[in-house]
Amino acid sequence: MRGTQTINENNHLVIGGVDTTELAKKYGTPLYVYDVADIRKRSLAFKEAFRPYPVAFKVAYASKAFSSVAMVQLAEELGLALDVVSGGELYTALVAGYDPKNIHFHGNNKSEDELLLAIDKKIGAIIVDNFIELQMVKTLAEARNQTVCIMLRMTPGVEAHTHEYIMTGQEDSKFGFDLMNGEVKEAIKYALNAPSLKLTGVHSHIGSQIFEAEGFTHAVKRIVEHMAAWKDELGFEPEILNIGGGFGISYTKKDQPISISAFIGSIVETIMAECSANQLEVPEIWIEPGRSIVGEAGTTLYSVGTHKSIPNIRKYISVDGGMSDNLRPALYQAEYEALLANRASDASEEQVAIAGKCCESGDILIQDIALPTAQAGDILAVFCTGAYGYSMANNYNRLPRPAVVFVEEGQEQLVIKRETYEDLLQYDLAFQTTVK
Ligand SMILES: Cc1ncc(COP(=O)(O)O)c(C=O)c1O
Ligand SMILES: N[C@@H](CCCC[NH3+])C(=O)O
Repeated sequence: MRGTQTINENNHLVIGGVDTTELAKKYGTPLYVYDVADIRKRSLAFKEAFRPYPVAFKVAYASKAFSSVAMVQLAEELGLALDVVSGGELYTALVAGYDPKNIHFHGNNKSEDELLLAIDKKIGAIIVDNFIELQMVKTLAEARNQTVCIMLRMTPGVEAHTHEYIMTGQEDSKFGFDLMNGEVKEAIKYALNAPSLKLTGVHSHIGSQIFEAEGFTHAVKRIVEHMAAWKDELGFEPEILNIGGGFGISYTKKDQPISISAFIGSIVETIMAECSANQLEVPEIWIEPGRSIVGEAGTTLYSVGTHKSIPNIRKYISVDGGMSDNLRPALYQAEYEALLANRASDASEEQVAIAGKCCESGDILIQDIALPTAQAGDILAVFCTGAYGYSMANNYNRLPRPAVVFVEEGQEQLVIKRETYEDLLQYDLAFQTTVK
């Protein structure tokens, strides 16, 4: 059991003090349920992990993991800064009333419109990814007679040990200025010569779902070495060193990430030691966790429908969602754990595969899981779907996106409504034939 999950006297899974079978009845399935207390606990854990050290720090929630008005408002209540990666995420944050000063904007191909929105709203920092963007931000800032705070995204040439699709720190990456070949130094020179740009720091994000601190500390060592050279050669010392997100979580028992405090402890101690060895001031340290804030807090409830047994091969149990609400198994062969929420402590009786309802053989949510014999109408709870679940949900096969409910201390609140068939058609226009 994760977070506040328990099993009640009716043998039902309870999250945040709320019976999940009642949630399924009231809001329908599939349904994403977020355990708000777990989000609070993890956000606090990141901040507490910095406290033993004499360093300034900022914990930003990477809203790509799960962006919604309510989630952004919760992040603000928790004192988290906010990382956005598109005009849409920025707009969500602004509509949520989030303080623009604490927003920073990522992305390898920001459009002029997106940059203008960020500049007009005077957000905290634009994390500039490449020379074309650097020039664009300079031109836009000059045209508005504004000074814009920027940071530079670097690829430090470090390979994080994770799925290749979610590695970002290696040399062969679409993101950022290359640290090792001198591109970062060129970008710093450019920014220092542009009065409309205030270069506050540098940024590196080596990848996602990482279990060990080693990749981070390796990157930090390389970056601080370069910081010493920038100080000597350019007189530039970053005020901020942002080392990104990527802290892994436990989707299944096989995933054993080190603790939040162990991650932060290793990173901060390495930054302090390397800065001291290079006679540098320790910069303000920023991190950007997404998955590790919301991932384990999310559970998806599905209704069981049909099943198919293939003797000596496999039994498929089909549910009423799939790759439309959780793309991760199809995209990264991601693995999940689950139980029947209406028979939560019943013993397992068979090995089955959990299939989604999309018209794809690859739409398998779980390849192999032991469950009690599931019947149509049972509620399947798939755990750890809080990050990159709703945010990567789609309308494949014209399936409406599910609703999202927050639960805490016995209370529930609907924070995203379920899409309707009418919603699916809201942008459709009728065909006008040209045949007379
Ligand atoms: C720049 C940046 N920061 C933060 C994150 C958040 O990563 P995670 O959800 O793994 O913590 C990502 C996504 O990988 C990212 O690209
Ligand atoms: N969406 C991915 C991770 C990418 C993170 C964003 N850079 C996942 O579900 O694991």
